[in-house]
Amino acid sequence: MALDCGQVTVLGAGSWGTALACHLAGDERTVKLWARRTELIEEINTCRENKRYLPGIFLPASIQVTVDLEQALAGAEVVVFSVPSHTFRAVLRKALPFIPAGALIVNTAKGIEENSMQRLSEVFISEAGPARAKNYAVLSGPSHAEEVALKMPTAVVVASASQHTAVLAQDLFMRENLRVYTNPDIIGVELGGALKNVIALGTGIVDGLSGSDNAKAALMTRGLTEITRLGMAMHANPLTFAGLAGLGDLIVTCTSRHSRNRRAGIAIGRGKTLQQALDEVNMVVEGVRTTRAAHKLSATWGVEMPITEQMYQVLFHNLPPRAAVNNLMTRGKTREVEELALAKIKW
Ligand SMILES: NC(=O)C1=CN([C@@H]2O[C@H](COP(=O)(O)OP(=O)(O)OC[C@H]3O[C@@H](n4cnc5c(N)ncnc54)[C@H](OP(=O)(O)O)[C@@H]3O)[C@@H](O)[C@H]2O)C=CC1
Ligand SMILES: O=C(CO)COP(=O)(O)O
Repeated sequence: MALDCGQVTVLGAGSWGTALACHLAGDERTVKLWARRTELIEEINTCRENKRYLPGIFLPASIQVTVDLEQALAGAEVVVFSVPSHTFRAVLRKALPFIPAGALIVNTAKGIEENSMQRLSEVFISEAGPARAKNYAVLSGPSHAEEVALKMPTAVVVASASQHTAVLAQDLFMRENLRVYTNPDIIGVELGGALKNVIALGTGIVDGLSGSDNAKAALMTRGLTEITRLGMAMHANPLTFAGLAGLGDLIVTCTSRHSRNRRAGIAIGRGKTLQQALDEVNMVVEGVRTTRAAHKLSATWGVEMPITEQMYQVLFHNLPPRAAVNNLMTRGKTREVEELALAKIKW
């Protein structure tokens, strides 16, 4: 059942912001979509289509588009952030003076701030203050904009420090085509959504190099292991990584033709430089910055993340992808689940 609320404002008119604005439109509510470029506003007003980011999808007239942040946020009961994670702090800072007190905030970006290594809920608290944390939720999970816009069946998860807020966000987004679960583990949900992009770049590289299904399955499985290991060190619930924000999103990002991270990886695997790969994809590839942040987090928390380490070397130190594969394959032997040793589970 959709939440009965008068106005939703979506900040960010890329693929995801546009798809979510379409998803939330109707139900006799106003949806305002904020974009930073006037040309995009003009295009949407003329054609009711966002040709660059979500071609072929009709934007209903009930979606009002604007470049004016104050106007976009006036009267908002819900504010959905759909800007790339590295721009979240700056956009939030500009938006905060205009966000009505008590508005529900739902962040849909997937990333970790590079310099501060903060998760986006931490960025939010550092800018908005701890009192507003109870109104903040993160929405994550396997959900490509192209499919949500076509109303294909999709399941996602919302996490919040407040159960009430999580349930409000669940009610807001829940539809026949979008099933929404709640999870109290905001740390795990944020880390899962961000870190899967590092692994998707890796499986894309394998696709570009050889297309080996065995290698991709190994990367996905061992990738999830190191994500979980970091998550546990950072006080996430390990079960979250077996859920939609962990395994679910990892599967979609590592296998889908829609995945920008995977597509960038394929280009690198075929011999393109990082910059050439990013230019080719021409949309946000969150995994690149997240690889740097994850590399720092693994050092900070003293957690071994061999795939992240190799991805870091490939992306930022010109390690040839084949050498990275070789480095991973020839590491010292180890047991599959190191944590079992900690739990004193013996043969
Ligand atoms: N696409 C998807 O299927 C999904 C995406 N996400 C997440 O949603 C977030 C947004 O991704 P997505 O919509 O795909 O990205 P896109 O690449 O499709 O679009 C990026 C959007 O962000 C805008 N933008 C870029 N820089 C800034 C800035 N400094 N200030 C304000 N706006 C800016 C761009 O505007 P301009 O055109 O002017 O550059 C564009 O509208 C990401 O964190 C992504 O991981 C989550 C789930 C699904
Ligand atoms: O997170 C996403 C889908 O859940 C979008 O990122 P990708 O486009 O890299 O898959």
